[in-house]
Amino acid sequence: MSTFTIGTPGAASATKVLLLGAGELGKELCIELKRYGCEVIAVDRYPNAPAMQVADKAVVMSMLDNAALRQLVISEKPALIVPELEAIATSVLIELEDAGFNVVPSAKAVNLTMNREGIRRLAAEELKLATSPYVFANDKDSFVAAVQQIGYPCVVKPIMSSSGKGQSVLRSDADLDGAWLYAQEGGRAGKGRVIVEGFIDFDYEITLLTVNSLSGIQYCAPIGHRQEKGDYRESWQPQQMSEQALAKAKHYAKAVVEALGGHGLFGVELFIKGDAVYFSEVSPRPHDTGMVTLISQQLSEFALHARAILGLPIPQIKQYGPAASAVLLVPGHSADIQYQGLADALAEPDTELRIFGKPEVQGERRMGVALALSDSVEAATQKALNVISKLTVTLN
Ligand SMILES: Nc1ncnc2c1ncn2[C@@H]1O[C@H](COP(=O)(O)OP(=O)(O)OP(=O)(O)O)[C@@H](O)[C@H]1O
Ligand SMILES: NCC(=O)N[C@@H]1O[C@H](COP(=O)([O-])[O-])[C@@H](O)[C@H]1O
Ligand SMILES: [Mg+2]
Repeated sequence: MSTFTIGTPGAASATKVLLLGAGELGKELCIELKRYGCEVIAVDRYPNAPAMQVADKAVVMSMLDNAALRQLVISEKPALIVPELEAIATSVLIELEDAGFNVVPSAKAVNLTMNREGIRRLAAEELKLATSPYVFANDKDSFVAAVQQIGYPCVVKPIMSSSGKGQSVLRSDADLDGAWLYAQEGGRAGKGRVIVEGFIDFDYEITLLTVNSLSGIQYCAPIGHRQEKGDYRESWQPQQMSEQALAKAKHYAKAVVEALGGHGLFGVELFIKGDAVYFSEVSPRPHDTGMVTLISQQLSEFALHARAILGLPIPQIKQYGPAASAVLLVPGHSADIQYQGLADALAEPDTELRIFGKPEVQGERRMGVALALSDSVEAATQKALNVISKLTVTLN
């Protein structure tokens, strides 16, 4: 992609960005794009989504609706179409890219990664990267056969899901029925296909943020994270790694990013055991665990994505030392949520807080994130957790 001129928001010359998904990641990306003078149209399935609160314009619609998505793109004619989540009618994006629209980072990348099967076959079968052993299954019988083939413990996931939805670990035959039912409920497209993966008993897992821009391929310092029920709780940077494991991780990330194509920032998820590296999956966009870069780098993952997709150079990525993020998870039911204790929470130096402004909670939802810098990643993680612990959330 060549560098292009920035126009004036609202005028004929506007550099329009269509942001497909308007959650917390989109909100920070939108802010970065606005800083460069873009006009941002934020789209999501519900009104008043976080990025809509900072965008020029909001559109509420199902992004899984082929006709509606095509219609929106044709009427808005954005310079860039920027997916922020996976639940998108990606076949339409391929069609639109063929018609000359610019899909970030590429329609191929978005299409292959929205479905676990696409990216797994690319990584394991084409690129020959090490992954967990895996088998796909369409129905209960083939699921049971797949589990038998992989053996216990194993992990089942709907092929189309994210943030751990529908995912569970199976340890014995007693888990079969529950895991199958949960996977059928948690999949984005309703009932359907699952992946059964062998459980990797890793020492630690990382997200290697990898950015492909005018300046070539660059890596952020590795981000370690802790997951619970398939969703992240804390992340830290830099994760200590052996030189060998880091070199292999970069090699894997480069192979995947080059195969997917296009400019942008990618979150490459890897499991590490000793010096062995296993590819897990990749987001062709900023990653939730990468929110730590809001405090740990001079260019956050959002700023890096913005630069890459606008065709701007990235001469340097500066890392500020041990840093961490901890999520604010809110359980309950409410469409009017209040946050108290911020003054106390932010009393320590080198702490930050982002409240996403999501309009409601139904069950449990990530509503904010605390950020901290310290002398070690352990101390930074504790500091970020302390910020969270000082907050009181009231559901009116
Ligand atoms: N095969 C595996 N072996 C061991 N742990 C696993 C395996 N697959 C997943 N996990 C654990 O579950 C977490 C979530 O898995 P995965 O990233 O595939 O789910 P996801 O729904 O795509 O989540 P997200 O959208 O947040 O990235 C991983 O980060 C890891 O901690
Ligand atoms: N792991 C993917 C991820 O973190 N995605 C982020 O969460 C939002 C959805 O949140 P919600 O489920 O609370 O609406 C998405 O829009 C994106 O910002
Ligand atoms: Mg993941």
